[in-house]
Amino acid sequence: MTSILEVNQLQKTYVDSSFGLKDVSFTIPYGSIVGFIGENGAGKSTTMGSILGTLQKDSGTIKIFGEERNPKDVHINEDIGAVFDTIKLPGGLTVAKMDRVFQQIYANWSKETYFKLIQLFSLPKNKLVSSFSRGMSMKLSVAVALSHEAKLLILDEATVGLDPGGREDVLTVLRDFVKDQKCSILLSSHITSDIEQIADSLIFIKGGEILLQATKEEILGNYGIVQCDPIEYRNIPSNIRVATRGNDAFFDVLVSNKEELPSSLKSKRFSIDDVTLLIMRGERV
Ligand SMILES: Nc1ncnc2c1ncn2[C@@H]1O[C@H](COP(=O)(O)OP(=O)(O)OP(=O)(O)O)[C@@H](O)[C@H]1O
Repeated sequence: MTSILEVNQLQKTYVDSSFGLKDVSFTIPYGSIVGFIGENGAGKSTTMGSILGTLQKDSGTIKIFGEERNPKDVHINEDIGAVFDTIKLPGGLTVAKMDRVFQQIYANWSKETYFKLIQLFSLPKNKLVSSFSRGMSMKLSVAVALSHEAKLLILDEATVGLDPGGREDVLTVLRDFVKDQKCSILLSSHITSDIEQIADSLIFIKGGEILLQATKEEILGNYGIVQCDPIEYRNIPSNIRVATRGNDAFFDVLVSNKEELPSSLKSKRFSIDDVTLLIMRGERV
């Protein structure tokens, strides 16, 4: 088994909304951190909710650890850690009391891991969780998700509201989590610098449709972004054009193999942010 998660032709619609996931398919190998990138309303949370079983899919298959996800199988939730922007923590409890509650919920709850993370994240043990700031609550959610020996983490905007130090602590912990190649993370974030820092591969989603899944190494090593006029544009082989943005006079073009560009065109230096903008705001060609 090479993939910890396999999503195949997932479709999900809502009553009273024209939005729908359109045959969403992707895989997450063991030991990897996958960045899930898309603009507001692209379908990231809908995809993640369908994987977690908090949303009911219309069709398609979701295999976790090689087995099709059965919403009635609550044991699988032991193996999945989730952090959502809107997650509800028990506000009337303290960090210390939460430890006792989660011991009852999770068979593999590790008190030691939990308090190690609480200390690392500098969270107070005896203050009510309802008094926590947004960033503190996010750190607490990450600590809980990492303390029940989950193998797959689904993190939706988990670094939102964290100060630079907190963000660095969380990213370090996440990197450690996948180190032994037995666990993986699906991470959505609008902070592309976080994704650029820790993700091994990237999935781009737009309007409920996956536009690209590629490793970061492949994108930064083989892909290219060129600026060209319409005549130069026509000389770029169509099979390497991924996305194009521009006006009648000039285009920015993302290509999947810069080696196949005509010799007159050279790729500029680019970041994952540049690629994201071109894919999200450009046309597929
Ligand atoms: N419960 C719901 N009922 C109807 N429409 C919904 C519901 N939840 C989400 N949607 C719609 O589905 C689309 C995708 O939403 P989703 O939350 O998956 O996007 P997202 O990529 O996570 O966005 P963001 O980055 O803003 O969190 C949006 O158009 C949203 O309005």
